Amino acid sequence: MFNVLVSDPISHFGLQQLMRAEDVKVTQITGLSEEELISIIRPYDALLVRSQTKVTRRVIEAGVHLKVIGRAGVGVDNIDLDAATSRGIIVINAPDGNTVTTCEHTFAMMMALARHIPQAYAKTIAGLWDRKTFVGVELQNKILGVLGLGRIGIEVAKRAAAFGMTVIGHDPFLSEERANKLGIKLATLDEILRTADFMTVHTPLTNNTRHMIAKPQFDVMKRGMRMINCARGGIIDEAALVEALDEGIVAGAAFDVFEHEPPAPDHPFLRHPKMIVTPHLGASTLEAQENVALGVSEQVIHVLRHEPFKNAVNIPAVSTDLLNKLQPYLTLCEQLGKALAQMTDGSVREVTVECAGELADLDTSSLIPYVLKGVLSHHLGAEQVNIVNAIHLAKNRDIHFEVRKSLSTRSLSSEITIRLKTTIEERWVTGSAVPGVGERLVRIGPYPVDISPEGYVLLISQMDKPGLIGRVGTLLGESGINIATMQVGRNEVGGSAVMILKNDKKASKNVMESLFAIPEIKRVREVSFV
Ligand SMILES: NC(=O)C1=CN([C@@H]2O[C@H](COP(=O)(O)OP(=O)(O)OC[C@H]3O[C@@H](n4cnc5c(N)ncnc54)[C@H](O)[C@@H]3O)[C@@H](O)[C@H]2O)C=CC1
Ligand SMILES: O=C(O)C(=O)COP(=O)(O)O
Repeated sequence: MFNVLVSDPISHFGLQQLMRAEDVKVTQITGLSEEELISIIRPYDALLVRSQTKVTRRVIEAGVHLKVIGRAGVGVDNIDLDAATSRGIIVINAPDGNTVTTCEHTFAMMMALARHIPQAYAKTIAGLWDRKTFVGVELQNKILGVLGLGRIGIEVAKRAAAFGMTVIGHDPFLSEERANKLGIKLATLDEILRTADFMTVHTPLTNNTRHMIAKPQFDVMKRGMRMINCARGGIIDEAALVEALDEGIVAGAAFDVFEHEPPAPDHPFLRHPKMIVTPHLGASTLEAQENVALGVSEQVIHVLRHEPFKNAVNIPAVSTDLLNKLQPYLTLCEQLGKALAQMTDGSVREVTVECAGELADLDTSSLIPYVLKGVLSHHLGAEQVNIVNAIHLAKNRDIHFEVRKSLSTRSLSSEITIRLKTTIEERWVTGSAVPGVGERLVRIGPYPVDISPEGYVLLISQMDKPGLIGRVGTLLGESGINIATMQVGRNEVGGSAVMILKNDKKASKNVMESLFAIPEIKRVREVSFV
Protein backbone atom coordinates (compact mmCIF):
# COMPACT_ATOMS: atom_id res chain seq x y z
CA MET A 1 0.00 0.00 0.00
CA PHE A 2 1.38 3.43 -0.95
CA ASN A 3 0.83 6.30 1.50
CA VAL A 4 0.16 9.65 -0.17
CA LEU A 5 0.03 12.90 1.81
CA VAL A 6 -1.81 15.83 0.25
CA SER A 7 -0.73 18.99 2.08
CA ASP A 8 -2.43 21.74 0.04
CA PRO A 9 -6.03 22.17 -1.14
CA ILE A 10 -6.15 20.10 -4.32
CA SER A 11 -9.26 19.51 -6.43
CA HIS A 12 -11.24 16.57 -5.10
CA PHE A 13 -12.19 15.63 -8.64
CA GLY A 14 -8.54 15.12 -9.50
CA LEU A 15 -7.72 13.33 -6.28
CA GLN A 16 -10.41 10.75 -6.91
CA GLN A 17 -7.99 9.12 -9.29
CA LEU A 18 -5.71 8.44 -6.32
CA MET A 19 -8.48 7.59 -3.90
CA ARG A 20 -9.95 4.98 -6.22
CA ALA A 21 -6.63 3.16 -6.59
CA GLU A 22 -6.63 0.01 -4.46
CA ASP A 23 -2.94 0.24 -3.65
CA VAL A 24 -3.02 3.91 -2.53
CA LYS A 25 -4.05 5.43 0.81
CA VAL A 26 -4.61 9.20 0.63
CA THR A 27 -4.35 11.48 3.66
CA GLN A 28 -5.20 15.17 3.25
CA ILE A 29 -3.92 17.59 5.91
CA THR A 30 -3.56 21.20 4.85
CA GLY A 31 -2.13 24.29 6.52
CA LEU A 32 0.83 22.51 8.12
CA SER A 33 3.87 24.47 9.28
CA GLU A 34 7.33 23.20 8.25
CA GLU A 35 7.81 21.65 11.71
CA GLU A 36 4.40 19.96 11.61
CA LEU A 37 5.08 18.55 8.15
CA ILE A 38 8.49 17.26 9.28
CA SER A 39 6.88 15.54 12.25
CA ILE A 40 4.37 13.56 10.15
CA ILE A 41 6.09 13.00 6.78
CA ARG A 42 8.06 9.85 7.67
CA PRO A 43 5.57 7.10 6.61
CA TYR A 44 4.61 8.72 3.29
CA ASP A 45 5.73 7.49 -0.13
CA ALA A 46 4.40 10.54 -1.97
CA LEU A 47 3.67 14.16 -1.17
CA LEU A 48 1.23 16.24 -3.23
CA VAL A 49 1.41 20.04 -3.00
CA ARG A 50 0.49 23.34 -4.65
CA SER A 51 2.46 26.51 -3.89
CA GLN A 52 1.69 26.96 -0.18
CA THR A 53 3.64 24.00 1.16
CA LYS A 54 7.34 24.75 1.30
CA VAL A 55 9.05 21.45 0.62
CA THR A 56 12.39 22.34 2.18
CA ARG A 57 15.53 20.23 2.50
CA ARG A 58 14.54 19.45 6.10
CA VAL A 59 11.12 18.19 4.99
CA ILE A 60 12.74 16.06 2.28
CA GLU A 61 15.30 14.63 4.68
CA ALA A 62 12.55 13.73 7.16
CA GLY A 63 10.59 12.03 4.36
CA VAL A 64 12.77 8.93 4.39
CA HIS A 65 10.23 6.88 2.41
CA LEU A 66 9.40 9.58 -0.14
CA LYS A 67 9.69 8.44 -3.74
CA VAL A 68 7.84 11.24 -5.46
CA ILE A 69 6.70 14.81 -4.85
CA GLY A 70 3.81 15.88 -7.05
CA ARG A 71 3.17 19.57 -7.75
CA ALA A 72 -0.42 20.21 -8.86
CA GLY A 73 0.66 23.18 -10.98
CA VAL A 74 3.69 24.53 -12.82
CA GLY A 75 6.15 26.41 -10.58
CA VAL A 76 8.37 24.21 -8.42
CA ASP A 77 10.24 27.04 -6.69
CA ASN A 78 8.62 25.96 -3.38
CA ILE A 79 10.37 22.58 -3.63
CA ASP A 80 14.09 22.13 -2.89
CA LEU A 81 14.91 20.34 -6.13
CA ASP A 82 18.57 19.75 -5.23
CA ALA A 83 17.59 18.07 -1.99
CA ALA A 84 14.98 15.92 -3.78
CA THR A 85 17.41 14.99 -6.56
CA SER A 86 20.22 14.02 -4.23
CA ARG A 87 17.80 11.79 -2.32
CA GLY A 88 16.60 10.26 -5.61
CA ILE A 89 13.07 11.62 -5.20
CA ILE A 90 11.25 12.31 -8.44
CA VAL A 91 9.52 15.69 -8.65
CA ILE A 92 6.57 15.78 -11.02
CA ASN A 93 4.51 18.81 -12.04
CA ALA A 94 1.44 19.38 -14.16
CA PRO A 95 2.83 21.77 -16.77
CA ASP A 96 -0.13 22.31 -19.10
CA GLY A 97 -3.20 22.51 -16.88
CA ASN A 98 -2.57 26.07 -15.64
CA THR A 99 -1.66 27.69 -18.94
CA VAL A 100 -4.92 29.17 -20.19
CA THR A 101 -6.20 30.03 -16.75
CA THR A 102 -3.06 32.02 -15.87
CA CYS A 103 -3.04 33.68 -19.27
CA GLU A 104 -6.66 34.76 -18.76
CA HIS A 105 -5.86 36.08 -15.29
CA THR A 106 -3.01 38.08 -16.81
CA PHE A 107 -5.47 39.66 -19.23
CA ALA A 108 -7.97 40.31 -16.46
CA MET A 109 -5.18 42.10 -14.57
CA MET A 110 -4.01 44.02 -17.64
CA MET A 111 -7.51 45.31 -18.38
CA ALA A 112 -8.27 46.05 -14.74
CA LEU A 113 -5.02 48.03 -14.65
CA ALA A 114 -5.74 49.91 -17.87
CA ARG A 115 -9.24 50.89 -16.69
CA HIS A 116 -8.69 51.21 -12.89
CA ILE A 117 -11.51 48.74 -12.29
CA PRO A 118 -10.74 47.76 -8.65
CA GLN A 119 -10.26 51.42 -7.58
CA ALA A 120 -13.40 52.54 -9.45
CA TYR A 121 -15.41 49.68 -7.97
CA ALA A 122 -14.31 50.53 -4.43
CA LYS A 123 -15.37 54.17 -4.84
CA THR A 124 -18.66 53.34 -6.55
CA ILE A 125 -19.82 50.95 -3.84
CA ALA A 126 -18.76 53.55 -1.26
CA GLY A 127 -21.48 55.78 -2.80
CA LEU A 128 -19.20 58.07 -4.87
CA TRP A 129 -19.81 58.71 -8.56
CA ASP A 130 -16.28 59.58 -9.71
CA ARG A 131 -15.93 59.58 -13.52
CA LYS A 132 -12.95 61.95 -13.67
CA THR A 133 -10.27 60.12 -11.67
CA PHE A 134 -10.53 56.88 -13.56
CA VAL A 135 -9.81 57.80 -17.14
CA GLY A 136 -7.93 54.80 -18.49
CA VAL A 137 -5.94 53.81 -21.57
CA GLU A 138 -6.75 51.50 -24.48
CA LEU A 139 -4.78 48.34 -25.18
CA GLN A 140 -5.18 48.78 -28.92
CA ASN A 141 -2.05 50.08 -30.69
CA LYS A 142 0.01 49.70 -27.54
CA ILE A 143 3.26 47.73 -27.34
CA LEU A 144 3.15 44.74 -25.02
CA GLY A 145 6.51 43.37 -23.87
CA VAL A 146 6.38 39.72 -22.82
CA LEU A 147 9.26 38.38 -20.76
CA GLY A 148 9.29 34.61 -20.97
CA LEU A 149 7.58 33.11 -23.99
CA GLY A 150 6.83 29.61 -22.78
CA ARG A 151 3.37 28.11 -22.48
CA ILE A 152 1.70 31.06 -20.71
CA GLY A 153 3.69 33.86 -22.38
CA ILE A 154 2.76 32.59 -25.84
CA GLU A 155 -0.95 32.35 -24.98
CA VAL A 156 -0.79 35.92 -23.68
CA ALA A 157 0.90 37.05 -26.90
CA LYS A 158 -1.81 35.41 -29.04
CA ARG A 159 -4.61 37.15 -27.15
CA ALA A 160 -2.78 40.47 -27.18
CA ALA A 161 -2.71 40.32 -30.99
CA ALA A 162 -6.50 39.99 -30.96
CA PHE A 163 -6.63 43.23 -28.94
CA GLY A 164 -4.64 45.02 -31.61
CA MET A 165 -1.45 45.21 -29.52
CA THR A 166 2.05 44.92 -30.97
CA VAL A 167 3.84 42.13 -29.13
CA ILE A 168 7.57 42.17 -28.53
CA GLY A 169 9.11 39.47 -26.44
CA HIS A 170 12.25 38.04 -24.92
CA ASP A 171 12.99 34.38 -24.28
CA PRO A 172 16.37 32.73 -24.78
CA PHE A 173 14.68 29.57 -26.04
CA LEU A 174 12.27 30.98 -28.62
CA SER A 175 13.55 30.78 -32.19
CA GLU A 176 13.08 33.71 -34.55
CA GLU A 177 11.14 31.43 -36.91
CA ARG A 178 8.63 30.42 -34.21
CA ALA A 179 8.35 34.02 -32.99
CA ASN A 180 7.59 35.19 -36.55
CA LYS A 181 4.89 32.56 -36.89
CA LEU A 182 3.33 33.78 -33.65
CA GLY A 183 3.55 37.41 -34.72
CA ILE A 184 5.99 38.25 -31.92
CA LYS A 185 8.99 40.49 -32.57
CA LEU A 186 11.96 39.17 -30.61
CA ALA A 187 13.68 41.86 -28.56
CA THR A 188 16.28 42.19 -25.85
CA LEU A 189 15.22 42.94 -22.28
CA ASP A 190 16.67 46.42 -22.75
CA GLU A 191 14.57 47.05 -25.89
CA ILE A 192 11.44 45.92 -24.06
CA LEU A 193 12.20 48.20 -21.13
CA ARG A 194 12.74 51.19 -23.38
CA THR A 195 9.74 50.71 -25.71
CA ALA A 196 6.89 48.74 -24.12
CA ASP A 197 3.70 50.42 -22.87
CA PHE A 198 2.72 47.27 -20.95
CA MET A 199 5.08 44.58 -19.75
CA THR A 200 4.15 41.16 -18.41
CA VAL A 201 6.50 38.54 -16.96
CA HIS A 202 6.05 34.79 -17.52
CA THR A 203 9.38 33.23 -16.56
CA PRO A 204 9.91 30.85 -13.67
CA LEU A 205 11.60 32.21 -10.55
CA THR A 206 15.20 31.00 -10.66
CA ASN A 207 18.54 32.39 -9.58
CA ASN A 208 18.76 33.95 -13.05
CA THR A 209 15.36 35.60 -13.02
CA ARG A 210 15.31 36.75 -9.38
CA HIS A 211 15.17 40.58 -9.46
CA MET A 212 15.51 40.51 -13.23
CA ILE A 213 13.67 43.83 -13.08
CA ALA A 214 15.29 45.98 -10.39
CA LYS A 215 16.52 49.56 -10.00
CA PRO A 216 18.89 49.55 -13.06
CA GLN A 217 16.00 48.33 -15.24
CA PHE A 218 13.54 50.90 -13.85
CA ASP A 219 16.14 53.58 -14.56
CA VAL A 220 16.01 52.95 -18.32
CA MET A 221 12.31 52.10 -18.52
CA LYS A 222 9.88 54.00 -20.75
CA ARG A 223 8.02 56.47 -18.54
CA GLY A 224 4.42 55.52 -17.89
CA MET A 225 4.82 51.79 -18.44
CA ARG A 226 2.26 49.45 -16.83
CA MET A 227 3.52 46.14 -15.42
CA ILE A 228 1.84 42.83 -14.74
CA ASN A 229 3.27 39.94 -12.76
CA CYS A 230 1.22 36.75 -12.70
CA ALA A 231 4.35 34.57 -12.62
CA ARG A 232 6.30 34.73 -9.36
CA GLY A 233 7.03 37.28 -6.69
CA GLY A 234 10.73 38.12 -6.71
CA ILE A 235 11.16 38.33 -10.50
CA ILE A 236 10.47 42.05 -10.11
CA ASP A 237 12.18 43.72 -7.13
CA GLU A 238 9.25 44.87 -4.97
CA ALA A 239 11.03 47.78 -3.25
CA ALA A 240 12.38 49.11 -6.57
CA LEU A 241 8.90 48.89 -8.08
CA VAL A 242 7.34 50.93 -5.28
CA GLU A 243 10.00 53.57 -5.83
CA ALA A 244 9.34 53.57 -9.60
CA LEU A 245 5.58 53.92 -8.97
CA ASP A 246 6.19 56.85 -6.65
CA GLU A 247 8.48 58.54 -9.17
CA GLY A 248 5.95 58.08 -11.98
CA ILE A 249 8.24 55.80 -14.02
CA VAL A 250 5.66 53.06 -13.71
CA ALA A 251 2.06 54.25 -14.19
CA GLY A 252 0.54 51.22 -12.54
CA ALA A 253 1.21 47.61 -11.66
CA ALA A 254 -0.95 44.52 -11.26
CA PHE A 255 0.51 41.68 -9.20
CA ASP A 256 -0.90 38.25 -8.46
CA VAL A 257 2.24 37.12 -6.65
CA PHE A 258 4.51 38.32 -3.86
CA GLU A 259 8.08 37.63 -2.76
CA HIS A 260 6.64 36.28 0.51
CA GLU A 261 3.14 34.87 0.48
CA PRO A 262 0.91 35.87 2.11
CA PRO A 263 2.41 39.39 2.28
CA ALA A 264 2.73 41.14 5.64
CA PRO A 265 -0.28 43.38 6.44
CA ASP A 266 1.92 46.47 6.03
CA HIS A 267 3.30 45.43 2.64
CA PRO A 268 3.49 48.61 0.51
CA PHE A 269 1.68 46.94 -2.43
CA LEU A 270 -1.45 46.56 -0.35
CA ARG A 271 -2.23 50.25 -0.10
CA HIS A 272 -0.44 51.79 -3.05
CA PRO A 273 -3.05 53.64 -5.16
CA LYS A 274 -1.36 52.60 -8.41
CA MET A 275 -1.23 48.91 -7.56
CA ILE A 276 -3.80 46.22 -7.92
CA VAL A 277 -3.25 42.85 -6.32
CA THR A 278 -4.80 39.39 -6.14
CA PRO A 279 -3.83 36.56 -3.75
CA HIS A 280 -2.03 34.23 -6.20
CA LEU A 281 -5.21 33.40 -8.10
CA GLY A 282 -3.66 32.74 -11.53
CA ALA A 283 -4.36 29.03 -11.40
CA SER A 284 -7.56 29.24 -9.41
CA THR A 285 -10.28 28.20 -11.80
CA LEU A 286 -12.38 25.06 -11.57
CA GLU A 287 -11.13 23.82 -14.90
CA ALA A 288 -7.45 24.33 -14.18
CA GLN A 289 -7.61 22.82 -10.71
CA GLU A 290 -9.28 19.70 -12.04
CA ASN A 291 -6.73 19.46 -14.84
CA VAL A 292 -3.63 19.82 -12.67
CA ALA A 293 -4.90 17.55 -9.90
CA LEU A 294 -5.81 14.85 -12.39
CA GLY A 295 -2.55 15.23 -14.29
CA VAL A 296 -0.30 15.01 -11.29
CA SER A 297 -2.26 12.22 -9.58
CA GLU A 298 -1.95 10.01 -12.66
CA GLN A 299 1.80 10.49 -12.85
CA VAL A 300 2.35 10.00 -9.12
CA ILE A 301 0.59 6.62 -9.32
CA HIS A 302 2.79 5.68 -12.28
CA VAL A 303 5.95 6.54 -10.34
CA LEU A 304 4.84 4.58 -7.28
CA ARG A 305 3.99 1.56 -9.40
CA HIS A 306 7.28 1.76 -11.34
CA GLU A 307 5.37 2.41 -14.55
CA PRO A 308 6.57 4.86 -17.24
CA PHE A 309 5.73 8.42 -16.18
CA LYS A 310 6.08 11.92 -17.61
CA ASN A 311 6.53 15.52 -16.45
CA ALA A 312 9.42 14.88 -14.06
CA VAL A 313 11.24 18.16 -13.53
CA ASN A 314 14.45 16.72 -12.08
CA ILE A 315 15.14 14.20 -14.84
CA PRO A 316 16.11 15.53 -18.30
CA ALA A 317 13.05 15.46 -20.56
CA VAL A 318 13.18 12.97 -23.41
CA SER A 319 10.66 12.99 -26.26
CA THR A 320 8.35 9.97 -26.42
CA ASP A 321 9.73 9.13 -29.86
CA LEU A 322 13.34 9.09 -28.62
CA LEU A 323 12.38 7.25 -25.45
CA ASN A 324 10.71 4.51 -27.53
CA LYS A 325 13.90 4.10 -29.56
CA LEU A 326 16.14 4.03 -26.47
CA GLN A 327 13.84 1.86 -24.34
CA PRO A 328 15.41 -1.50 -25.33
CA TYR A 329 18.84 -0.22 -24.24
CA LEU A 330 17.99 1.22 -20.82
CA THR A 331 18.18 -2.05 -18.89
CA LEU A 332 21.18 -3.10 -20.98
CA CYS A 333 23.06 0.05 -19.94
CA GLU A 334 22.36 -0.59 -16.28
CA GLN A 335 23.48 -4.20 -16.59
CA LEU A 336 26.68 -3.28 -18.43
CA GLY A 337 27.46 -0.69 -15.75
CA LYS A 338 26.76 -3.25 -13.06
CA ALA A 339 29.01 -5.81 -14.75
CA LEU A 340 31.93 -3.39 -15.10
CA ALA A 341 31.69 -2.23 -11.51
CA GLN A 342 32.13 -5.85 -10.41
CA MET A 343 34.95 -6.53 -12.87
CA THR A 344 37.19 -3.63 -11.92
CA ASP A 345 39.42 -2.75 -8.98
CA GLY A 346 40.16 0.75 -7.75
CA SER A 347 37.82 3.69 -7.43
CA VAL A 348 35.80 4.79 -10.42
CA ARG A 349 37.10 7.90 -12.23
CA GLU A 350 35.62 7.85 -15.70
CA VAL A 351 32.63 6.27 -17.40
CA THR A 352 32.28 6.41 -21.17
CA VAL A 353 29.28 5.28 -23.16
CA GLU A 354 30.10 4.59 -26.79
CA CYS A 355 27.18 4.05 -29.13
CA ALA A 356 27.58 2.37 -32.49
CA GLY A 357 25.27 1.59 -35.38
CA GLU A 358 21.83 3.18 -35.60
CA LEU A 359 22.10 4.39 -32.00
CA ALA A 360 24.91 6.70 -33.04
CA ASP A 361 22.34 8.85 -34.90
CA LEU A 362 20.29 9.48 -31.76
CA ASP A 363 20.79 11.73 -28.75
CA THR A 364 21.88 9.03 -26.34
CA SER A 365 22.81 11.26 -23.41
CA SER A 366 19.79 9.99 -21.48
CA LEU A 367 21.45 6.55 -21.29
CA ILE A 368 24.05 7.96 -18.89
CA PRO A 369 21.90 7.83 -15.71
CA TYR A 370 21.18 4.15 -16.37
CA VAL A 371 24.87 3.29 -16.81
CA LEU A 372 25.80 5.28 -13.72
CA LYS A 373 23.02 3.64 -11.76
CA GLY A 374 24.48 0.24 -12.63
CA VAL A 375 28.02 1.31 -11.73
CA LEU A 376 27.18 3.18 -8.54
CA SER A 377 24.61 0.79 -7.12
CA HIS A 378 27.34 -1.85 -6.84
CA HIS A 379 29.40 0.48 -4.71
CA LEU A 380 26.71 2.43 -2.85
CA GLY A 381 23.94 -0.15 -2.59
CA ALA A 382 20.97 -0.57 -4.92
CA GLU A 383 18.64 1.19 -2.50
CA GLN A 384 20.71 4.38 -2.57
CA VAL A 385 20.89 4.96 -6.31
CA ASN A 386 18.24 5.54 -8.94
CA ILE A 387 18.10 7.33 -12.29
CA VAL A 388 17.13 10.60 -10.59
CA ASN A 389 20.19 10.88 -8.37
CA ALA A 390 22.76 8.86 -10.37
CA ILE A 391 24.26 11.89 -12.16
CA HIS A 392 24.23 13.94 -8.97
CA LEU A 393 26.00 11.15 -7.04
CA ALA A 394 28.60 10.73 -9.80
CA LYS A 395 29.33 14.46 -9.92
CA ASN A 396 29.67 14.58 -6.15
CA ARG A 397 32.33 11.91 -6.43
CA ASP A 398 34.17 13.67 -9.28
CA ILE A 399 33.39 10.84 -11.66
CA HIS A 400 33.69 12.09 -15.21
CA PHE A 401 31.16 10.69 -17.69
CA GLU A 402 30.48 11.19 -21.36
CA VAL A 403 28.70 9.73 -24.37
CA ARG A 404 30.64 9.11 -27.57
CA LYS A 405 29.46 8.05 -30.96
CA SER A 406 31.21 5.39 -32.97
CA LEU A 407 30.38 4.99 -36.64
CA SER A 408 31.52 1.40 -36.88
CA THR A 409 29.73 -1.63 -35.56
CA ARG A 410 31.34 -5.01 -35.70
CA SER A 411 28.34 -7.28 -35.50
CA LEU A 412 24.80 -6.24 -34.66
CA SER A 413 23.05 -3.11 -35.86
CA SER A 414 23.35 -1.14 -32.61
CA GLU A 415 25.89 -1.72 -29.89
CA ILE A 416 26.80 0.04 -26.69
CA THR A 417 30.29 -0.17 -25.26
CA ILE A 418 30.79 1.04 -21.71
CA ARG A 419 34.32 1.83 -20.59
CA LEU A 420 35.17 2.19 -16.96
CA LYS A 421 38.40 3.80 -15.90
CA THR A 422 39.35 3.45 -12.26
CA THR A 423 42.37 4.67 -10.34
CA ILE A 424 44.19 1.48 -11.35
CA GLU A 425 42.73 -0.02 -14.52
CA GLU A 426 40.45 0.39 -17.52
CA ARG A 427 37.97 -2.24 -18.70
CA TRP A 428 35.15 -2.28 -21.18
CA VAL A 429 32.16 -4.40 -22.16
CA THR A 430 29.87 -4.26 -25.18
CA GLY A 431 26.23 -5.15 -25.31
CA SER A 432 23.33 -5.11 -27.67
CA ALA A 433 19.59 -5.44 -27.49
CA VAL A 434 18.39 -7.97 -30.03
CA PRO A 435 14.68 -7.76 -30.93
CA GLY A 436 12.85 -10.84 -29.69
CA VAL A 437 15.93 -12.03 -27.75
CA GLY A 438 16.52 -9.21 -25.27
CA GLU A 439 19.79 -7.84 -23.90
CA ARG A 440 23.06 -9.59 -24.74
CA LEU A 441 26.65 -9.09 -23.71
CA VAL A 442 28.49 -9.37 -27.02
CA ARG A 443 32.08 -8.60 -26.00
CA ILE A 444 34.02 -8.51 -22.78
CA GLY A 445 37.03 -6.37 -23.54
CA PRO A 446 38.28 -7.66 -26.92
CA TYR A 447 36.74 -11.15 -26.54
CA PRO A 448 33.49 -11.88 -28.41
CA VAL A 449 30.86 -13.54 -26.21
CA ASP A 450 27.13 -14.12 -26.34
CA ILE A 451 25.61 -14.01 -22.87
CA SER A 452 22.28 -12.81 -21.56
CA PRO A 453 23.04 -10.60 -18.55
CA GLU A 454 21.27 -12.53 -15.83
CA GLY A 455 22.22 -14.88 -13.01
CA TYR A 456 25.90 -15.35 -12.11
CA VAL A 457 28.72 -15.08 -14.61
CA LEU A 458 32.25 -16.22 -13.80
CA LEU A 459 34.99 -14.47 -15.74
CA ILE A 460 38.27 -16.31 -15.71
CA SER A 461 41.47 -15.06 -17.35
CA GLN A 462 43.98 -17.84 -17.84
CA MET A 463 46.82 -19.20 -19.94
CA ASP A 464 45.61 -21.32 -22.85
CA LYS A 465 46.61 -24.80 -21.55
CA PRO A 466 45.04 -28.21 -22.23
CA GLY A 467 42.95 -29.70 -19.43
CA LEU A 468 42.14 -26.42 -17.72
CA ILE A 469 38.48 -26.32 -18.78
CA GLY A 470 38.01 -29.80 -17.32
CA ARG A 471 39.60 -28.82 -14.02
CA VAL A 472 37.37 -25.75 -13.66
CA GLY A 473 34.26 -27.79 -14.54
CA THR A 474 35.14 -30.46 -11.99
CA LEU A 475 35.81 -27.92 -9.25
CA LEU A 476 32.48 -26.21 -9.80
CA GLY A 477 30.63 -29.51 -10.10
CA GLU A 478 32.08 -30.73 -6.80
CA SER A 479 30.88 -27.50 -5.19
CA GLY A 480 27.31 -28.09 -6.45
CA ILE A 481 27.44 -25.30 -9.04
CA ASN A 482 25.64 -26.14 -12.26
CA ILE A 483 27.16 -24.50 -15.35
CA ALA A 484 24.41 -23.24 -17.66
CA THR A 485 26.68 -22.09 -20.52
CA MET A 486 30.41 -21.84 -21.08
CA GLN A 487 32.36 -19.86 -23.63
CA VAL A 488 36.09 -19.70 -24.21
CA GLY A 489 38.21 -17.31 -26.22
CA ARG A 490 41.91 -16.79 -26.80
CA ASN A 491 44.25 -14.48 -28.64
CA GLU A 492 46.64 -17.17 -29.87
CA VAL A 493 47.33 -20.84 -29.19
CA GLY A 494 49.05 -21.07 -25.81
CA GLY A 495 48.55 -17.34 -25.16
CA SER A 496 46.14 -15.54 -22.86
CA ALA A 497 42.60 -16.81 -22.88
CA VAL A 498 39.29 -16.23 -21.16
CA MET A 499 36.63 -18.57 -19.90
CA ILE A 500 33.13 -17.23 -19.29
CA LEU A 501 30.75 -19.47 -17.39
CA LYS A 502 27.14 -18.75 -16.66
CA ASN A 503 26.16 -20.54 -13.48
CA ASP A 504 22.89 -21.18 -11.73
CA LYS A 505 24.38 -20.48 -8.32
CA LYS A 506 26.69 -17.95 -6.76
CA ALA A 507 30.25 -19.17 -6.25
CA SER A 508 31.31 -19.14 -2.62
CA LYS A 509 34.48 -17.45 -1.39
CA ASN A 510 36.07 -20.92 -1.09
CA VAL A 511 35.27 -21.75 -4.70
CA MET A 512 36.73 -18.43 -5.86
CA GLU A 513 39.90 -19.07 -3.88
CA SER A 514 40.22 -22.65 -5.17
CA LEU A 515 39.87 -21.40 -8.74
CA PHE A 516 42.47 -18.72 -8.19
CA ALA A 517 44.82 -21.34 -6.72
CA ILE A 518 45.02 -23.08 -10.14
CA PRO A 519 48.43 -21.88 -11.43
CA GLU A 520 47.29 -21.11 -15.01
CA ILE A 521 44.46 -18.87 -13.76
CA LYS A 522 45.51 -15.23 -13.51
CA ARG A 523 42.24 -13.62 -12.47
CA VAL A 524 38.76 -14.71 -11.43
CA ARG A 525 35.75 -12.44 -11.11
CA GLU A 526 32.13 -13.19 -10.54
CA VAL A 527 29.54 -10.81 -11.92
CA SER A 528 26.12 -11.05 -10.38
CA PHE A 529 23.17 -9.74 -12.36
CA VAL A 530 20.72 -10.81 -9.67
N1 LIG B 1 0.07 32.98 -10.82
C1 LIG B 1 -0.11 31.70 -10.92
O1 LIG B 1 -1.00 31.14 -10.28
C2 LIG B 1 0.73 30.89 -11.83
C3 LIG B 1 2.03 31.22 -12.07
N2 LIG B 1 2.80 30.46 -12.90
C4 LIG B 1 4.19 30.87 -13.10
O2 LIG B 1 4.38 31.11 -14.47
C5 LIG B 1 5.64 30.60 -14.85
C6 LIG B 1 5.64 30.28 -16.33
O3 LIG B 1 4.79 29.19 -16.60
P1 LIG B 1 4.84 28.46 -18.03
O4 LIG B 1 4.65 29.44 -19.11
O5 LIG B 1 3.91 27.32 -17.93
O6 LIG B 1 6.34 27.95 -18.03
P2 LIG B 1 7.26 27.63 -19.29
O7 LIG B 1 8.38 26.82 -18.77
O8 LIG B 1 6.44 27.08 -20.40
O9 LIG B 1 7.80 29.05 -19.74
C7 LIG B 1 8.76 29.79 -19.07
C8 LIG B 1 9.60 30.49 -20.10
O10 LIG B 1 10.46 31.42 -19.47
C9 LIG B 1 11.64 31.46 -20.23
N3 LIG B 1 12.72 32.06 -19.47
C10 LIG B 1 13.47 31.53 -18.48
N4 LIG B 1 14.39 32.41 -18.08
C11 LIG B 1 14.21 33.53 -18.81
C12 LIG B 1 14.84 34.78 -18.84
N5 LIG B 1 15.87 35.07 -18.02
N6 LIG B 1 14.41 35.72 -19.72
C13 LIG B 1 13.38 35.44 -20.54
N7 LIG B 1 12.75 34.25 -20.57
C14 LIG B 1 13.15 33.32 -19.70
C15 LIG B 1 11.89 30.01 -20.59
O11 LIG B 1 12.75 29.88 -21.68
C16 LIG B 1 10.49 29.52 -20.90
O12 LIG B 1 10.19 29.59 -22.26
C17 LIG B 1 5.81 29.39 -13.95
O13 LIG B 1 7.18 29.08 -13.76
C18 LIG B 1 5.16 29.81 -12.67
O14 LIG B 1 6.13 30.36 -11.80
C19 LIG B 1 2.29 29.38 -13.53
C20 LIG B 1 1.00 29.00 -13.34
C21 LIG B 1 0.11 29.70 -12.45
O1 LIG C 1 1.17 26.52 -11.08
C1 LIG C 1 1.80 27.46 -10.59
O2 LIG C 1 3.00 27.69 -10.81
C2 LIG C 1 1.12 28.37 -9.68
O3 LIG C 1 1.68 29.38 -9.32
C3 LIG C 1 -0.19 28.02 -9.15
O4 LIG C 1 -0.05 28.00 -7.77
P1 LIG C 1 -1.20 27.36 -6.86
O5 LIG C 1 -1.32 25.92 -7.26
O6 LIG C 1 -2.46 28.11 -7.18
O7 LIG C 1 -0.75 27.54 -5.47
